Formats: sequence, C-alpha cells, structure tokens
Amino acid sequence: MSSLEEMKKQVFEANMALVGHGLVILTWGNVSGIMRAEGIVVIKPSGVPYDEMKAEDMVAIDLDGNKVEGKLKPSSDTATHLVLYKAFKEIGGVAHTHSTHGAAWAQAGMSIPLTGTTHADYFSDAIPCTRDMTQAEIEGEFEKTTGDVIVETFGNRNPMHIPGVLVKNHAPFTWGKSPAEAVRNSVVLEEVAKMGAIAHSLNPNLSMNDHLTRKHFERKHGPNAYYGQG
Ligand SMILES: O=C(CO)[C@@H](O)[C@@H](O)COP(=O)(O)O
Repeated sequence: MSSLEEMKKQVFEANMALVGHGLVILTWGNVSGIMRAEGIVVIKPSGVPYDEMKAEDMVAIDLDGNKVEGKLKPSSDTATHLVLYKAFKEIGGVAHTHSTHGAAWAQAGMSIPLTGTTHADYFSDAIPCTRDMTQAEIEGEFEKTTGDVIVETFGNRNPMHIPGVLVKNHAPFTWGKSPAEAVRNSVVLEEVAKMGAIAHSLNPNLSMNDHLTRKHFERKHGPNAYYGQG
C-alpha cells in the first residue's frame, strides 16, 4: 500500500469514526490528515453521505488547495484545514463536527470554561470561542478566514495543549498528531461541552483551582507541559 493509500485509509476510518461516535449526521463534518514531507493533505469528499463513502473517495490536495488526486470535490471546509496545517506545525490531523453541545456553545458565542478534571486531562485551559467575523471577512474567502480567525484566537499559545476551538455561530474544530487523535479530541470536546452546559445551568458561577488543573494536565502531558512550557 502506498503512503497516499495508507493516508486515505486513515482519513476514511477517522471520518467514519465521527459517525460511530455520534458527532455528525447527514454529510456534516469532515476529517483530514497531512503528509508533511510530501506537502499533501487528504480530506473527506464534499457532500458524500457517510454510508456511501469509501477510502478511495478521499481527496488529495496540495497546500495551495490544488487537487492532486481523487475524482470527487474536496470538503467545503478544506481551506480552513489548510490554514491550520500551515499555522500549527505539530498537527497531523484536523476534525470538524457539528456536535450538538459544542455547536451550542459556539452559537452562544461562549468559550467552554475549564471547570473539571475531564476537561483538564485534554485541554489545559478553556476551549476558546472565536470572535465575530467582519462583514468583509464573511463576504470574502470565508473558509480561509475561518482558519485565520482560529489561528488569531490562539496567539502564541501551544495548540497541542488546547487541541480544539469553537468557531462562533458555527461549530467545533479539533486537531491532533493524527486524524484519529483529532477525532478523539472531538469526542472529548463534545463530552466536556455537554458536562459544561449542564454544570453551567446548575451553577453559572463555575470555577476550578489552577493546581488541580495543572496536576491533571501534567499527568497526561508531562511535567512543565502546563501553560505551554512543554
Ligand atoms: O460546516 C459545514 C457547513 O456549515 C460543513 O462541515 C458540512 O456541511 C460538511 O461539508 P462537506 O461535506 O465536508 O463539504
């Protein structure tokens, strides 16, 4: 199996895992993976029902968005994925879902606060919500700008320490070292979004002390990983 065929298989399995975890319905969402040495991104085809999708349907594009292999049209979110790969050099996979609770926090325009150890095990801080896009941005290259606004939201923070974001009035994007890890982070994001929504409705004044957060995050990611030192 060539490295491209292997990546198409990985990306296909990751997209099917979105369905398996109940994170997408119809044709919503998408997962991609990057072959950095070859400068190729493999992504889900646009508008294809998951129950009709095959590994060979995955589309290969270069970092400028030009199709290099595949019969179908790449996902409509391709430009967003490409911005993230160019800005976040450590990531190997990107996932986008419209998972209910994550999309609800995005529609509310609220970051998911860090108030639980489940959250702290995977995200070292609140899961941020991006700012509003300007009218010019909305009317311009919307998908590329969606990526730009995500990158702007992170500033110089380590994206591997907060491997996900809520795009305001849209939905979550997550990433990781591989397509499978990006999907794992989408699963966690949806779970902590659900927990956060319930906790917030019970007590709007949620809090969590830094030491507990730091202990849990460093347990998973090693000493000094907290606050992006790792
Ligand atoms: O976010 C959206 C649309 O808002 C997309 O994820 C969703 O429609 C899936 O599009 P693709 O089938 O990947 O082109």
